This record gives sequence, C-alpha cells and structure tokens, in this order.
Amino acid sequence: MTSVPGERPVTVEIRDLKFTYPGIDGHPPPGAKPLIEDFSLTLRAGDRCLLVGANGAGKTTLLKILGGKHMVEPDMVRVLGRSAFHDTGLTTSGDLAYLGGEWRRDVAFAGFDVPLQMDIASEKMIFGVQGVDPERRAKLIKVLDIDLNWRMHIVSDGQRRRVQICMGLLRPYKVLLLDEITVDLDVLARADLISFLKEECEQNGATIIYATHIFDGLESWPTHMAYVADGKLQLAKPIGEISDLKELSLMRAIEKWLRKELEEQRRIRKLRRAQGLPEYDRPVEGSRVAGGDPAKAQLLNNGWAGGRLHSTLAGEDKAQLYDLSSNRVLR
Ligand SMILES: Nc1ncnc2c1ncn2[C@@H]1O[C@H](COP(=O)(O)OP(=O)(O)OP(=O)(O)O)[C@@H](O)[C@H]1O
Repeated sequence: MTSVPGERPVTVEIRDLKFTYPGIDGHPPPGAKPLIEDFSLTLRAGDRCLLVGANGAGKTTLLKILGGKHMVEPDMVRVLGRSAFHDTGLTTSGDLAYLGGEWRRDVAFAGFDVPLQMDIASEKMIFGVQGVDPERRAKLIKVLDIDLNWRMHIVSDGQRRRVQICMGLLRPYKVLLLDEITVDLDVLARADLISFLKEECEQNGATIIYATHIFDGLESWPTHMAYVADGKLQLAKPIGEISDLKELSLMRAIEKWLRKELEEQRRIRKLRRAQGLPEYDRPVEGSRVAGGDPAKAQLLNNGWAGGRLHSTLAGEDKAQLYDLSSNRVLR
C-alpha cells in the first residue's frame, strides 16, 4: 500500500484496468473490445466515493472486480495493497466487504451464503454470525430498526433487505463495496444507514465505493465521485473539484452528464446508420461460433438470447433463429 507520511493511506488503487467478459468458451473472445479500459482511480482511508453512470455503464462489473469476483492482472487492482482476486484473505478476513448482487435469494457476502426465504427469525440469522462485537451488532440492529422476531419468509422486501445489510456490516471492514443496496429501504432507514456509513469512514478510516441511481439525501455524503460511461472513467474527482456541483444539485449534475452521453450516443448511431454500418460497436464475441463469418458474427454480437438473434445490422431490425450446434442462421 502506497503511503506518504502524514497522508491517509491508499486503500484502493486501480491502474489502467482493462477487462473483457469471457465468451461462451470461457475465454475473452480474440479481438473483443474490452468492457472496461483505461480505468485508473485511487482512494484513501476515509474516502467515500459515489460511483455513477447509466445502466450498463460497467459499475457492477467494476465493483465485482474490486470485490475479487472477476480475475484481472494483479497490478491492475490493489485493495489494501493486495490483489483482490488472488488474495482471498482480503474477503475472508472481512477487510474487504461487498454488498449487492442476488440479495433477494441469498446473503452472498462476507463469507456467508444463506437462503433468505426459509422460515427463520431475523434474530437467528443475525446472532448466528460468529465473532461479532456485540456493541456493533446492537448498533446496527438499532440503525436499521430490525425487529428480531421478523420471520424471513414473510417479511417485506425492505425488511429482508435490512437484515441482509445488517449481516453484511456486522464485521468491521476496511473497504466496503456497495452495489445499489438501498433501493427498498424507506426514507428513514436509508438516511440512518447513510449516516452510519459516513461515520464508519470518518471514525474508523473505512473506504466506501457506492454505486447507485438514487441520489436523494446523498448531497453531503460523498467525498469523491466517479462517473463511468461505456466502461471508461469520465470523471473521478473530490467533490469540491467538480465544477457542475458548484451550480447544480447532485441529481441535476448527474442528469446533465447522462443526457450529454445519450445525445452523443444518438449522434454516433445516426452517423453509423448513414454510413450503412451497424449501430452498435459490439465486441466480436460471435466470431468463433459464427465460423469466422463476419455477418453472422455481427448478428450474434447484436444480442442473442436462447438462439434468437436480434440484429440491427445496417440499421435494419431483424430477428433470426440461430442454431448454435450447426452454426447456421435458420430463418
Ligand atoms: N456475465 C456477463 N457476461 C457478459 N457481459 C456481461 C456480464 N455481466 C454484465 N455484462 C455486460 O456488461 C455491461 C455492464 O454491465 P454492468 O452490470 O456492470 O453495468 P451497470 O453499470 O452496473 O448497470 P446498471 O446501472 O444497470 O446496474 C452490460 O452491457 C452487460 O450486459
């Protein structure tokens, strides 16, 4: 971990990150355009970074990479000076925690994997986590206003979510990755959780990266903001250095960036259509299954689901059935 005397230690360091999802054969397709590239970001103990961007921009992917769920070269992502993917001790110790993902079905973080739908009391779930500071547990139960008699199979989504968040935060962490975890919380629970998390950073030097589309009540929460578009970091700065935030609210500033991004995408698509090119620049993911046929590969790249291809090839909407075994477009 890089640290200069007098400076807060670096906790998260992303350097020239490049990432491509594996294709159907488990390997990044040759020549595929990376989903994330040229991405660098450094955060220090105490920093709270809001990760924003349009749907599909790559926020979850980035958090999963940071959480050690996707493999990248060890030098590209360092958390507490260690490789998140290769050093499993980071997550098992609780120093690195990730909250998000398939919360409706499981508590799949902090080393647990517990179904949330069975008839079990919230107390049993929360007190079942071993090695927890009782004071911290009591505080979390209070902050999230959890009734220890809640039966997990009949509670509301928001109540279930509170229990999940509580369990995820029971062990103190040094770096916390939050992927849109507050969607179901009511205003009060959300506000209390947000201020609890802020306190954790200020008092314990924790670092939090929080990806969300809900900006209510977050005005004074982040110390940094990272804006991602199409897998690339468009902006990563301390809040005080973002000029739009001097004139606009958090929500308005983000709205302004996303509108600009959408207009630019529309402009590019129009240009491509006019040139007879595919509207979307997708990775050459389908090239292998398409047997090297660029037209078929393009069809695959334009999105196949269960064998049905939806293509916007040359600006024309097409839906075709594709037989993967014979590698043929059927109709
Ligand atoms: N397992 C996967 N394999 C291939 N592509 C994937 C996979 N998971 C996500 N993607 C693609 O990566 C892109 C980024 O997805 P990601 O979930 O990271 O976006 P996001 O910014 O979190 O979006 P949202 O705001 O909608 O949650 C999307 O185009 C998505 O289709």
